[in-house]
Amino acid sequence: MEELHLLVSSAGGEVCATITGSRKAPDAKYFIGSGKAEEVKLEVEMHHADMVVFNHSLSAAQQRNLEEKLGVSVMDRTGLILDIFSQRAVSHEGKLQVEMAKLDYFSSRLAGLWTHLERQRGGIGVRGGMGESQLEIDQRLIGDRRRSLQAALDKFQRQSQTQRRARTKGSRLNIALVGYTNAGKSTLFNHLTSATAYAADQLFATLDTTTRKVYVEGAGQVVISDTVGFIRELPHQLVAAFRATLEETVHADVLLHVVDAASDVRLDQIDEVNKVLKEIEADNVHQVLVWNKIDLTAHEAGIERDEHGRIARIYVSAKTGAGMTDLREALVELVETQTPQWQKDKKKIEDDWSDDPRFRQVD
Ligand SMILES: Nc1nc2c(ncn2[C@@H]2O[C@H](COP(=O)(O)OP(=O)(O)OP(=O)(O)O)[C@@H](O)[C@H]2O)c(=O)[nH]1
Ligand SMILES: [Mg+2]
Repeated sequence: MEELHLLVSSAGGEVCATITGSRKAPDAKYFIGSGKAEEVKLEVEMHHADMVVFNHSLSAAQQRNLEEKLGVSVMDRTGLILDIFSQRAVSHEGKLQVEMAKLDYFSSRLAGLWTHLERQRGGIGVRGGMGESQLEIDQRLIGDRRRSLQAALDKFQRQSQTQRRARTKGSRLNIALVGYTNAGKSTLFNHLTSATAYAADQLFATLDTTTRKVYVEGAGQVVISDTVGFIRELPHQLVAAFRATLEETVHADVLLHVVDAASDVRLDQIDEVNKVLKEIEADNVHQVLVWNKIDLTAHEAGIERDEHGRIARIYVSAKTGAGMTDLREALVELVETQTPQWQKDKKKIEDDWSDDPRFRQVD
């Protein structure tokens, strides 16, 4: 039985009603049953709403049928997430990735849209004699744009691969902060690196990966990356488009999986993050859970270990700074236990050489 959530929103963008329900299986025509559709229609009319947002993915046909039935525009969860991503994209690469994802999303809806229009017009003479139908023209234009976007993205990917290769060839442990959106990754990143990555109480505040070298007392330098947050049912178009950005995660030596300890659904969020990690083939990277926002819970700061004595969880508050000493201690231990042997060997050689006054290492 699936929970349904719909928001009916007005012109000001405020939510005037939230409708929930549950169904065994989605209805082919409206996603919701026709009785439920009537109920939504009443709410829309009562509140003079302009839009209905579904917290689910809708097929192109369902979206269209609903718009016809309700007389207002209908947005689904994927469309909404794509919209937020478009607003947040800052870097050139981020913008290209979002455009690519949107193109894939809308082109899948285009075919249905045109057959629908043709059906409305009776479909007579639309294709005959015109050479190329509007649908074919649109599909060709989308294909062209897709190819040029892909070429630009491939170029970015080659560049970041080169940069990453330079980094991973180094003797430093690569740590990536991953986690559900709004868990506090950027706040934690700023704490650890004294950087000023954008942190805000909004979904997908971060879209671009930021990487910094950090000196940790007792461990030396490590490389830390702040990454895009994950969300339940992350549209597959976005996972595909953001593959390059997400690769930072795949190539890390250690993942600090940041969890919003104050969230009621934290365990589900952990599962969702692990699902995406599996999808991008990063589920084999050593992972440590960082329970953040303990200032809002009854948790004490500190390190929790598993039955083998390995670090399982670290309780912190990136806001108050509680547990940050524990986190730094954990980093020292992770550097000792997780640094691949070849990196250790390389570092030893570098250190031996740097002792020699003739070979002062410049960084
Ligand atoms: N109370 C409390 N709030 C926190 C803590 N850490 C972060 N926050 C708040 O949580 C919100 C989200 O923080 P971000 O650091 O932007 O979260 P993020 O994981 O980077 O989010 P995305 O980039 O969207 O994936 C902000 O309003 C932070 O101020 C904490 O330890 N305690
Ligand atoms: Mg962030």
